[in-house]
Amino acid sequence: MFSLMANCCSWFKRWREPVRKVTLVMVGLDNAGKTATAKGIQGEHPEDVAPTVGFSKIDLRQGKFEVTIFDLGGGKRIRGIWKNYYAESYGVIFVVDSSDEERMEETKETMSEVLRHPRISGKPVLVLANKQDKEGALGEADVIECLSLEKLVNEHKCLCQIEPCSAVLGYGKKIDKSIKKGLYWLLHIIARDFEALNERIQKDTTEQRALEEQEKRERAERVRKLQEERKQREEQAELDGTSDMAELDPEPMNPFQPIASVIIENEKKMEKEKKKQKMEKVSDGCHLKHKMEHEQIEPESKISDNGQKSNESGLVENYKKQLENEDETDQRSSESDNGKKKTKKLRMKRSHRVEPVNTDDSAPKSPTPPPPPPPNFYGKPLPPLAVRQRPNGDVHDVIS
Ligand SMILES: Nc1nc2c(ncn2[C@@H]2O[C@H](COP(=O)(O)OP(=O)(O)OP(=O)(O)O)[C@@H](O)[C@H]2O)c(=O)[nH]1
Ligand SMILES: [Mg+2]
Repeated sequence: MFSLMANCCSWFKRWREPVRKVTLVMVGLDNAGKTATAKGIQGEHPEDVAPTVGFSKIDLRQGKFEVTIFDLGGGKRIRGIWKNYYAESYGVIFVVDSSDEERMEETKETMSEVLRHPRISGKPVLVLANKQDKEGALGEADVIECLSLEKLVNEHKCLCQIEPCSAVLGYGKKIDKSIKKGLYWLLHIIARDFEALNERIQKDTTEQRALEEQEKRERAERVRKLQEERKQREEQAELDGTSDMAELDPEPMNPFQPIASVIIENEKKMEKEKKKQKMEKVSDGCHLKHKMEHEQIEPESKISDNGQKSNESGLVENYKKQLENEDETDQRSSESDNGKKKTKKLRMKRSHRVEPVNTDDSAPKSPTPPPPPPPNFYGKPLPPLAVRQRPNGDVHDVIS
């Protein structure tokens, strides 16, 4: 009867207790299983978790506690942000990968750094020796030994509990009982020392906020100063710029003189090159002349070989080439004599080719090539000549 009364009293006392907001920080090396554990506590499946960049936050209701857990990224580069969450934390959850013996020293150093921080020392610490489901995972005693846990917590006056667990075994109501037990223990300790802890946290957070504000102001001041300095430099540069111009005024052409001399030099060079090119042209012309003479012989022999076989298109092509050669020779006005010789020779070539229509000798003089003779005339006598001679003969007759 007495115990029933006592139970009722304690229940009534708890019921009357105000809702307490508690913040916890969850730390540990990367890949230890922090996010998996947090997810399991929250009632989510702990598999398929990605490394945390920064932090993730979970909120849960546990009895009279409204708990916020900051799951912080454990990567080496992210660990620097941990301290920003210490002031508002009532306790610490430190997750250890018990299967990773190689990183136990790193884990020990990291834990030591956390516990000796002035905003953590003296606060309760729950150590979760995670991944117990893995083969070869260190047991509770081994983890305590590897981390020198007793020494560490005694040094920093932290109440501590270690729970060997596995975050992937279950979640929500089926979460590993060790995790649940550990969380209850932590909240119980916090509840027991709540007033003292709360006072410290209020003080630490106020201080931290003041410090943050001061840092913010200092940053703003630094930025303002930098902007002012830059503005002054710009103004000074403007002033310097005008004074420089004033100094340059007496000899304004100075900076351009070298360019002008370069231009003059360039012009001289160009003139020299032009002269050189002219000389080369003369020598080229001589070469060309010789070349043409050689070329002249070659087509002749070709034509003589293929004379009977050449078709209409072949004749037109050759004629075009000849005209091109003529154009080239015309362009070289300095070699008028040579040009004459060439045209003469070219005409000879044409006369060879168009032998059947020899009467049309004036045609090559025209700028456009004459229509090629119809293929029917090849190898045939030229009866139209006889017909043309008749009128002439008639005229002679009349005169005579
Ligand atoms: N076998 C086994 N694997 C686990 C356990 N807990 C977590 N893991 C796996 O370990 C890997 C890392 O888990 P996380 O929860 O992301 O680790 P973390 O500590 O949050 O890592 P960071 O976010 O990088 O700091 C994941 O592949 C998890 O599935 C466990 O108890 N047992
Ligand atoms: Mg994580």
